[in-house]
Amino acid sequence: MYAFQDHYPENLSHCYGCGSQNPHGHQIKTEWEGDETVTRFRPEPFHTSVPGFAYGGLIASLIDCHSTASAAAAMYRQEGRSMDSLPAFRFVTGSLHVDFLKPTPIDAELVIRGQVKEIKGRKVVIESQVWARTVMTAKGVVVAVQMPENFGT
Ligand SMILES: CCCCCCCC/C=C\CCCCCCCC(=O)SCCNC(=O)CCNC(=O)[C@H](O)C(C)(C)COP(=O)(O)OP(=O)(O)OC[C@H]1O[C@@H](n2cnc3c(N)ncnc32)[C@H](O)[C@@H]1OP(=O)(O)O
Repeated sequence: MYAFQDHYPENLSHCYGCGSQNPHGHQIKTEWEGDETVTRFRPEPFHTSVPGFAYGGLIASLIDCHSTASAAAAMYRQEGRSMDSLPAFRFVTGSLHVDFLKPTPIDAELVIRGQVKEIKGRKVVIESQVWARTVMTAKGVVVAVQMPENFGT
């Protein structure tokens, strides 16, 4: 699988949620399945909240990085360009909203599915759902904004 995150340049691959160069992070991988974006993640025992269940911050960070990657992919797709082409689209999180619907089991693969709800100017809105087996345990909305040139200054 060649994921959206595999197109991030090495100097921007240290993110805790999605950076392939961060050995302590989740290193999530996201791809298209039709018009949806999909990430699969297997929680580890150290992601526990209540014994048997996953920590909410883990769920939120999965939705976060799934969505910023989805935003970039959506922008490229709208322009009919490959994710390797320039200029690059890089997105950061403007807002992250998560609803925790059910406890998320720690011993199941989690599947995060995202839909592109809006693309307007530098902003992309992504809605996502987290599934554990047949249960939707959380859903989220992210407003992703194209990283400004002067980010961090
Ligand atoms: C520190 C990490 C850096 C990573 C750099 C990575 C580069 C990407 C490369 C590879 C990916 C790897 C990394 C993925 C990252 C994973 C996810 C994270 O954890 S990111 C970290 C957390 N987020 C921030 O630290 C953002 C801090 N905030 C800001 O820098 C600004 O506030 C920013 C860029 C979000 C917006 O500021 P404006 O001045 O550029 O843009 P304006 O003009 O205000 O807004 C543009 C549109 O976005 C909406 N918008 C902005 N903020 C919003 C918000 N909070 N809620 C709703 N809408 C918002 C606005 O309403 C506007 O929409 P209308 O055009 O009016 O429709």
